[in-house]
Amino acid sequence: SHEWGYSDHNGPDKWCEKFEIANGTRQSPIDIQTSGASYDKSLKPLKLHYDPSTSLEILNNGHSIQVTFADDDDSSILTEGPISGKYRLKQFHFHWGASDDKGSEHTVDGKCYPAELHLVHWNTEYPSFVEAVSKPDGLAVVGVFLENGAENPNLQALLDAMDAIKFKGKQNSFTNFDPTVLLPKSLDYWTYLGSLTTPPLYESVTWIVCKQSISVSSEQMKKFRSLLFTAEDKKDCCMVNNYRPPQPLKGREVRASFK
Ligand SMILES: COc1ccc(CNS(=O)(=O)c2ccc(S(N)(=O)=O)s2)cc1
Ligand SMILES: [Zn+2]
Repeated sequence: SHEWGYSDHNGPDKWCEKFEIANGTRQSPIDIQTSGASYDKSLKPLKLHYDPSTSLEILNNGHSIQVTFADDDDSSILTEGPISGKYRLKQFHFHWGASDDKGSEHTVDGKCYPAELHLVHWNTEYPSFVEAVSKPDGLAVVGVFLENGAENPNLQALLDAMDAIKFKGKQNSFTNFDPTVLLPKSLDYWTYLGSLTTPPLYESVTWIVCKQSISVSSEQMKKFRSLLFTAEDKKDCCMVNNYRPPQPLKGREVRASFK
């Protein structure tokens, strides 16, 4: 079938042809206009408890590089913050650009970052991820911006694993990884109701975007850009610009957990 992607013929401007919700009322990402975000003193601090023994595999799924987690118990969970109940970590992945001046999905007052990390959690009120993924309160995704700067040693394990999963469909064991090392020092955040930023674009995500970024060096970004969208038996196509641009806010409120 005519698979979605990020090229001219199958990219974000074409997704509405197969996924009507692309023009919905709570689509993601958005440009976070800091002046329009209201401080909400009732927002709690984020509570993230991750158990490294739940990390399983690293995968090139043809859209991004993704690390998947065992989610059959509450070992790695997100609680508090803007959500009620417990959300289990399912996977994390990244979006990035062909150059350091673009690549993030969310933007802040129009500023793009070279990359953005998404930690995807599902609401344990539902029996499974697949049940939760399409419910209005089904997912909570924590977004972390990667900013140009010093080499980030906490990314090294991921970068080293990339050589072996260059092609779409490749995966390898990736155990004992603690995603806590990818979080910024401050967990101040903006939150709003949105969607998956890739098809099927379900409007099921409570977005939690960290104000503080983590660093990534230009050298490290080159490693992300050495991945391929394409499988081993196909013509190489560099995995870059795998980001959806900001979508209309359509009257939504963006709240800040900080003053
Ligand atoms: C029906 O089964 C399904 C349905 C949908 C998926 C998509 N995968 S997913 O839900 O983890 C995400 C897609 C995009 C994400 S982003 N960039 O907003 O964090 S998260 C998997 C299985
Ligand atoms: Zn994402």
